Amino acid sequence: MTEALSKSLRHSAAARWISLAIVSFSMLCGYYVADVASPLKPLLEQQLKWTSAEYGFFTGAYAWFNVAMFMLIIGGILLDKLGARLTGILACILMVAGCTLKWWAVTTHVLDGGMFFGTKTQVWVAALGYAVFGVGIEIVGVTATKVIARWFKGYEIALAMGLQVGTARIGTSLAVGLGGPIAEKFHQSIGAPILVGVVLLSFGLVAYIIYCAMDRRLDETEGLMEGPSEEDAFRLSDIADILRIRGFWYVTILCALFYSGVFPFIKYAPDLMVQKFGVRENLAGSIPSILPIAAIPLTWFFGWYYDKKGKGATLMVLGSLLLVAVHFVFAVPFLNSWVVALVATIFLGFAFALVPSAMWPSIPRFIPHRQLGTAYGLIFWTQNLLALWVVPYLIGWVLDKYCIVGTRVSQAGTSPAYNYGLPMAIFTVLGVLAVVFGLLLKAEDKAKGFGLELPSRG
Ligand SMILES: N[C@@H](Cc1c[nH]cn1)C(=O)NCC(=O)O
Repeated sequence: MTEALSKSLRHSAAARWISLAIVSFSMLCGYYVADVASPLKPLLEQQLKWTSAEYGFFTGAYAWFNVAMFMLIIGGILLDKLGARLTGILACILMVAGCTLKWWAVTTHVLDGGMFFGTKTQVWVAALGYAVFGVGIEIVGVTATKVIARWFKGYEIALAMGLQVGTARIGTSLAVGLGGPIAEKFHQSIGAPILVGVVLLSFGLVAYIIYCAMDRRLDETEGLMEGPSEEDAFRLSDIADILRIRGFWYVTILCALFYSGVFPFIKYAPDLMVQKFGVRENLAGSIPSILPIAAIPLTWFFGWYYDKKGKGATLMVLGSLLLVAVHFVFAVPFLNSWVVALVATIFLGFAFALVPSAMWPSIPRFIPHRQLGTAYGLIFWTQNLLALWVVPYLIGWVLDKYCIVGTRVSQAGTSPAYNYGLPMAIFTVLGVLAVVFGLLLKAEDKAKGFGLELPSRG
């Protein structure tokens, strides 16, 4: 090994930050597609006659394969076994393929009039595309998190994870804020914003392939040319080891509950703005798009704060408390001015920064690196089950069953008028439960000494 090779590439600050930037860009493209349908809900109802339950069904499809076929857990194990290069590229390809299928489903007329098990065939095919995309983006998410944990071990790990999540949120904000205007620009075309997603994901794939060259170089400089060592190899008993850690359960349940109050909310927020706050349909996404925008610098800031000062468990409890307060405000019927919506959304941005910036860098504090892919896979699996499948579907079903209060007539056609009080009350209860599990995690950290309240070393 030459002198140059004996020094790990991760000790080069430039290499660390460049690898972070590339991986974060791939995530940004994925996050755009994950949420691009939310500002299109009224158009889907008006042009394609989707019901809210069908929209909820489609949205929940994101998690079908991840949860029911355990793709996330399998993906996490594959990551620990095959490494970040192969796993990441395969996952990026799945994202492109899934988004292309979704685009085809909402633009073709071949599926018109078809029904399957009481749901439009078009909804099924779009959902299938979204489900394939969901496998891809979740595995890319697990891969990116483990990649960052490796590059930044002993360095600014929480800041780096905060930067990655924050940058990815630019994608969410572009989707929610620009999805409607892009559709409008192309004569209310539902397909146009989704096609933009296909193009973005293709760039994301190219970016990840470029990252792979850096990852290979990192392996070389760490003497890992022949793959992971015996000691690093994943064993199935690792799953049992991880599940034996009570703190792991607390963080996993907190994650599922907290994100259940955020991700499904983003899917319905543009519609909430129209229905409760009287925002014009073509501007429906403008206030919700502030949520990820507010979260971006705040996630970076709280990541930096966690590295410097610690207090990770406290940050998670505070974020969950804010979630409760905001959803409570959204649930109160007479608080229906758009100014209230704007202020509450900014506070939700704080919550959406506090919890993720502390949660993701906390996992390597009590899980060894060789088990990280599996651990993140298990956490994301639980999060997908509740936050990306059950709760979005539940909210759509509740809206159709209990919340229709009339008919809305707009330029683009008619659609039901909804009272969002009950869905917002459900989100509030999820937030309360998140606070409980945040407090349990804080107590467990104190008892077991995970070090969640301490600053990063290095
Ligand atoms: N499940 C992942 C990725 C994701 C984003 N939107 C839908 N799925 C996740 O939660 N990543 C962490 C985050 O805070 O975004």
